[in-house]
Amino acid sequence: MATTDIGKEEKKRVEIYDLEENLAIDLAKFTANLSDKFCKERGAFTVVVSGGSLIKSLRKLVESPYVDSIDWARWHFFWVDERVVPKNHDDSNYKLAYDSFLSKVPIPPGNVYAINESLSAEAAADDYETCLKHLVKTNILRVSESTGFPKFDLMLLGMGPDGHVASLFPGHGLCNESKKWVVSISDSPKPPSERITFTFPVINSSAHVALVVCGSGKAEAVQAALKKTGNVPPAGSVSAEDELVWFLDKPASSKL
Ligand SMILES: O=C(O)[C@H](O)[C@@H](O)[C@H](O)[C@H](O)COP(=O)(O)O
Repeated sequence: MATTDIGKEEKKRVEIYDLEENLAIDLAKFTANLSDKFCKERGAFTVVVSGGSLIKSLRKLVESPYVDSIDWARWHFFWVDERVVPKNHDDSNYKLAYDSFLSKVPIPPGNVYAINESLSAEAAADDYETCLKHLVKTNILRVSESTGFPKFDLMLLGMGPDGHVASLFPGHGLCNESKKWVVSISDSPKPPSERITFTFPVINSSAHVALVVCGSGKAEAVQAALKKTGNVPPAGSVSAEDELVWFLDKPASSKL
């Protein structure tokens, strides 16, 4: 593994792995350490995941030693974006996370915050934002003192080959949303078109963010996001209040 300093901000670092297997092992250690810290400090750990290949990269967490040592009862589990499809649909990010992660760990079902997919995308986004506001009131979710947006303990994000994160796509007006916490999109260039997504102010108010990116097809977007070359894609706007870590495999880092 190589660590590269790619920014002026001390809290941002890039980890590059020869093998995706080693990336997955380190991602599990990173997540387990934060879980331990937040469960002890505040009795809860708020974790957000994206869809896509990120979920596969979390596979080591559901194996020994982590599966037995993590305090799963204190986890609160969210999605940074979700497709507005039934929960048993193959496009559902809930189904993806459930099949390979949630079904293997004892997170209380009441701590798993899936969207209400019986609503329209717009209503589902409002409903999810209301749910987050309730969790702020009950002190499960913190609020950033500097931005006033919710401050998740850990956000685990993937990135598309065009440099999108969550359902925030290059050139889309939603990338500039500055007030809402959760918004709907009905013209997602990546199918399915109807989705809900957290906004940048929410993503960037997180305590810790991991951006997990593998494969040569993403090397150019990684380069543009990190080196700020050409048209900087949405991934280049991701930040965190405490720590942002890019987890890259060799092919994804090949243009750095
Ligand atoms: O639901 C989604 O579509 C996502 O949350 C999306 O932001 C995803 O994380 C990236 O498109 C990367 O996906 P891959 O890792 O599968 O390329």
